[in-house]
Amino acid sequence: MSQIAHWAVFIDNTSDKEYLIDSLFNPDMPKGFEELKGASGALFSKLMLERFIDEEDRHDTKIITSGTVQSLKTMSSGEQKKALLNYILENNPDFIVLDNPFDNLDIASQAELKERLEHISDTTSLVQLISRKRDLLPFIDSFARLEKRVLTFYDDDASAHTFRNAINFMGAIPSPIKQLKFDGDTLIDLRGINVSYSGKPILKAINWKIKKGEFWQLVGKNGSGKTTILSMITGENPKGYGQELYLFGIKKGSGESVWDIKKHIGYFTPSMTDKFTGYHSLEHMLISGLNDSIGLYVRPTEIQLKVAQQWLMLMDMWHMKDVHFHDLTMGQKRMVMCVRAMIKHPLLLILDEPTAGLDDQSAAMFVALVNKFAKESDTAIVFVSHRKEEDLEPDYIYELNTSKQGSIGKVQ
Ligand SMILES: Nc1ncnc2c1ncn2[C@@H]1O[C@H](COP(=O)(O)OP(=O)(O)OP(=O)(O)O)[C@@H](O)[C@H]1O
Repeated sequence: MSQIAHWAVFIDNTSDKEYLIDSLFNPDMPKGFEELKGASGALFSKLMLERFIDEEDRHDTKIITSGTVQSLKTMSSGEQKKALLNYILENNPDFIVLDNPFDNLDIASQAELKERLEHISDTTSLVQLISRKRDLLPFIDSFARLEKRVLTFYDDDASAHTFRNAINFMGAIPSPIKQLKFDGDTLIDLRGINVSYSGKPILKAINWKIKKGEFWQLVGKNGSGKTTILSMITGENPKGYGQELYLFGIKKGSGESVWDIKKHIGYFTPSMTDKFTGYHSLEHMLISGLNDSIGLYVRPTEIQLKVAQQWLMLMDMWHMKDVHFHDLTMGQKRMVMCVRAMIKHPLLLILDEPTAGLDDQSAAMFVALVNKFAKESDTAIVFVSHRKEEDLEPDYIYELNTSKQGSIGKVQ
């Protein structure tokens, strides 16, 4: 109906997305986007949100949440995205670059955002940077693919999207250097846990036992309290004090240190990767997972080098062992950081929205790796995800269902 132009640019593991974003905000505009020359643009992305969160934190001001009491940092992903879109629209841009807008959103919020974008598309040009094909906005009719820094335009979405398939891991998961000791069977035990913030109930009487070697998926709508539960499990949330919360056999608040808990846990969330800027080789990044530090400050032992080699061979990355982590593609960085979290075979591995921002190919590879790890190790896994990762094979699903009294948990 409208004459407004819209684009989808398929991004994969190799794409230099930051370069494209920069050029879309440069007066020269990349080839194919000449219609946007001289137009005012805005960026809707996770990175923008992180910048606003930092700004708000540093200056103790509110920029995009000025109409609310709550700070941006403490909002759920869905709430943050809504706040950012409202802020962008107040400034009436001619075009909006949407960097994987549906990541981290639950199904209802995705549908709501899709509808809003459809409405906005009548008056504003949209450039969707897209990693997962099913996210494609239906009104878009120009398609491109970004490989490294090269943009190629195609007649249809199917040609612009690549999926190479073939996920080949060579051999079994390497054994741990030393098996972490834990005598009991139940790693995490939440008994009737309640959490509320400023009088607003978030979690209601949560009962959840995670036992050795179990593979869990944690699901729930935006704002249902998934991050809050994770902060209970990692011992970081002070609201755990005085409650029946048992972490690796120790009741929260009985003199344990955060370190006592953390040493049992491997943790991965994409923002860890995206913020990391050190110059370390791929091999050293992996080995640092054995020392619980980022980067490597002590000389690795022979056995550590051997285990890193086995993992790199499994992932077909051995030939890249000396490459700087910094120079890897985003998908490769994620894989490396995930393996880094696994390498010591923690008692519990927490993966918080690990596939957000990954293209279909990388996400499939990531899911296959996690399934393999679940099968071949004694580590318990909690995989938090909104998306249906069709190929994920959890033993159980823990679902949070919101209610006025706070979210109630259910094992599916
Ligand atoms: N420190 C805090 N102060 C006030 N409210 C908070 C705080 N932390 C979380 N909340 C609120 O608690 C609710 C649950 O947030 P949480 O981040 O745990 O949800 P979530 O399920 O992880 O959401 P998402 O999937 O969007 O990341 C949200 O409404 C959030 O705004």
